[in-house]
Amino acid sequence: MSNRSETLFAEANEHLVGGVNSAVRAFRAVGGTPVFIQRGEGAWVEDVDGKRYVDYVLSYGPLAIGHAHPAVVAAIAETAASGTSFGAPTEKETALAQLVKSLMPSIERIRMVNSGTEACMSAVRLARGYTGRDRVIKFRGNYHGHVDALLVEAGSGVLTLGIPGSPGVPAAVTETTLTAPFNDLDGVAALFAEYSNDIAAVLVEPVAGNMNCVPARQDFLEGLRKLCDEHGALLVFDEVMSGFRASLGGAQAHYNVMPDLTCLGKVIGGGLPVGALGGRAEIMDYLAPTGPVYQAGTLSGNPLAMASGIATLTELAKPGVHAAAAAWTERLLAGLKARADAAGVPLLTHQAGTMFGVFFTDAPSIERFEQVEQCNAERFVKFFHGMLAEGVYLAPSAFEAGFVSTAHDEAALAHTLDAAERVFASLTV
Ligand SMILES: Cc1ncc(COP(=O)(O)O)c(C=O)c1O
Ligand SMILES: NCC(=O)CCC(=O)O
Repeated sequence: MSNRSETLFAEANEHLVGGVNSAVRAFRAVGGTPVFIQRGEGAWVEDVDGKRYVDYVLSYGPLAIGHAHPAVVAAIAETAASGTSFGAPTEKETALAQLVKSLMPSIERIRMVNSGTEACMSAVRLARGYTGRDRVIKFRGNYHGHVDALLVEAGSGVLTLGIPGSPGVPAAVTETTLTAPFNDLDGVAALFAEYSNDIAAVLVEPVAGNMNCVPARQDFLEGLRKLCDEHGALLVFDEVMSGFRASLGGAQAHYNVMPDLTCLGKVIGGGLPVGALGGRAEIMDYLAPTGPVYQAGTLSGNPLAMASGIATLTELAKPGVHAAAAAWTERLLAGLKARADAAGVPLLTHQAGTMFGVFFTDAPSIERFEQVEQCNAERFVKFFHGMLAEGVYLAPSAFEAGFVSTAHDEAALAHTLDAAERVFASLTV
């Protein structure tokens, strides 16, 4: 453990709530002190004591082409030299929108925002405004940012920290939020049967990445599409995490199931604060100024963020680039599995392109949130700290997905698998 991190964390705690600016960064579920990072390059980060780690957090997903990619750094620097924000349209907003549309088949029109949370918040408002209905369905263990109405049985830090809902969210605000089990179509059908004419939208993470990593079943997403069509509700894919990761065209391209609206974030900004809401023109045009549903933002479409997103997606969309990172992810998981087997540690792995999950379980498959909760939490904590000591940086929670970038190479793979071999062998719980 880094001594400087401990000193800096003690100081941070006097000024920042819990020493962090996002609840998931605290090591509450695993114990110990968060590592303070001073720089990143490619697949690696370096802490304030100069210790290096292969990074599988990648800022919780955005860095699809690795830390400080030269194209991203140059694009940001070049753009900043001409001013950082104007509150007026710039060409880069259209350029990023065109790039996203070329990759994501269901998107005809886009609104840029500043975070995934904003994208999901606006998606709910738009769906309600467009349909004239109030209720939304979300899934247990899915996380859509810290949107009041969606902080119900949520994943990510809400799950890690054991917060059942959140104080400060009035019951009236969540009264119209219905929840169903993930990957269980019958549960959704039952809600439609009960509330048929009042369901505005079904929001789903098509690859759930906030309860570890659990891809939706193909028939589940197809069934949601059908139910939404039958009942006049909008299908909203929250691809904040799966976008440009589950496949280059996101989960929608991978499953070939088209949502009405898509929430984006993370990779679309390449490490700068961006989110976006996109979808069918007829629905999107219901947003102000063309439509009556209000939405705005001082820094939305910010030039630096657009430049970073354009550089990232341009690199990622080059032929074979995403596929190579996905193939690397497959080798990582096969390598981890082989080493766990050799050490007699029951391990299950999931992959969706460049997203992955590892589960300490002897269950043959995991599709539901309840099954994720039953995994060996104690073993995860030992694994996490063992890997951290070995120079492999994973998210400090068994409920977070892992991420790979195009910069993860042979050296990073060898370092990770050698570390895992030693850590698996040392697991006594
Ligand atoms: C699927 C999903 N939706 C929404 C969000 C919220 O995004 P942000 O943290 O950028 O507000 C996240 C991550 O935080 C996410 O993983
Ligand atoms: N699964 C967690 C996230 O995706 C976001 C991280 C954060 O809220 O800081």
